[in-house]
Amino acid sequence: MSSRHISHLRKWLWSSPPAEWVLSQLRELLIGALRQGPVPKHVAFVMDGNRRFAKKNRIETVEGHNLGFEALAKILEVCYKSGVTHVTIYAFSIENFKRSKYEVDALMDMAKIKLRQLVEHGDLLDRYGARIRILGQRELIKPDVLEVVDQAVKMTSGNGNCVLNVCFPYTSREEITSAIRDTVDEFSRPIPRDVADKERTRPFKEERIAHTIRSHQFSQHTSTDSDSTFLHAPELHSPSSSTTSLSSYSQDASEQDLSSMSTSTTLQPDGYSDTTTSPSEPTSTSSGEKQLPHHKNQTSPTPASKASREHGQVKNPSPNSTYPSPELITPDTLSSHMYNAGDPPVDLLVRTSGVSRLSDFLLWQCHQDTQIVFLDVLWPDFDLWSFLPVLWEWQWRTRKAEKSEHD
Ligand SMILES: CC(C)=CCC/C(C)=C/CC/C(C)=C/COP(=O)(O)OP(=O)(O)O
Repeated sequence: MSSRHISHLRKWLWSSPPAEWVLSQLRELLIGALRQGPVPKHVAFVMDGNRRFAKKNRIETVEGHNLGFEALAKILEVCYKSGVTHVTIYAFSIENFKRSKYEVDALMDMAKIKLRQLVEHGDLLDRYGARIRILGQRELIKPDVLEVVDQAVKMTSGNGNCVLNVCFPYTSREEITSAIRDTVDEFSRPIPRDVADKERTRPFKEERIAHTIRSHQFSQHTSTDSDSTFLHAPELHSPSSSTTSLSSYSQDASEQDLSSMSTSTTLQPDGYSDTTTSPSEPTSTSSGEKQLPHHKNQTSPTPASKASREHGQVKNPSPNSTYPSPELITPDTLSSHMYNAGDPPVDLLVRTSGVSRLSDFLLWQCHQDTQIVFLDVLWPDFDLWSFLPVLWEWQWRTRKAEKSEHD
């Protein structure tokens, strides 16, 4: 008997009703056992290898993507059943627009059909109380697809426990750029006089305390770590030195320090600091490349940032306006402007198909504890049996880390 016959026979045996029953019991048992241990709250997937799967199995590329969606539905079930609350999937990268029009159109049509499927007969999302969120650049989505996307988001918005983040069309660099843009916008908005006065007279301010601690820790670190090379880099300043320089820009250094705000003496009416290059002049990057300062025609502004711009222009502030100090910008500030603001940190990121790259996916969200796993399986073949070892390893590593923290 040839190996092809053996493989067919094995497939037939596994899909027979008794084998299916045994398998489903085993599946429940294993998932139940998994739930007993620590479970990642947030799992992300780069669903790679649909086209290679199609080629390998001599089927249409689109059919490869369809089978990829089937695999996704099964994996979502495993995730939510095991106790994962947030799943983020890379459904369409901005880079994917470079594919043939035929494939891009097919992927967009598939998104439409599958999103409808997920929410309409989608007891999957209802069963686990999962809501869909779309992370990415809406303005790149065609109106007919956008309509379905918005409908899917709306129809599931009442679900509470779990989240399915569909990155579509997405790249991390765009996300980070838009978060920085929104942060700059937020910090370029004058604080109303009465709020500023109230802030100034408040005896204890969390941001100020946090900032003082940060400055203190950093200056301690730099003074003890005298061998560290960055100490000798003249262009780098510790937060304490940058506080000094910021204070020196303001009208009243002690007031700056006390209020954690900067005054408009440093800001031109167009919102630019007078210590920086004029906004009309292009700035130079370290590579010497000229860059125009950001103004208009940029994508994904938040409602707040939209409100503060009129026809792409920054509103003129009044001459004595007060601004929040840029010193108050922390990693949390940027996180609060990311597309997935408020989500728990990504605990586990899985990429299939044997490719070991992040491909501009969740670069900000991957932190020191994110476990990144590259698997040698094509996405349509990815199932519980390939995912379980990953989850077990995650549990093992997490327990080990928790134990060493306690010791
Ligand atoms: C709800 C919703 C919209 C679901 C999306 C479903 C889904 C599976 C999308 C994946 C699309 C994609 C570009 C996969 C990467 O494989 P590839 O085409 O890059 O394959 P290759 O690596 O073999 O070339």
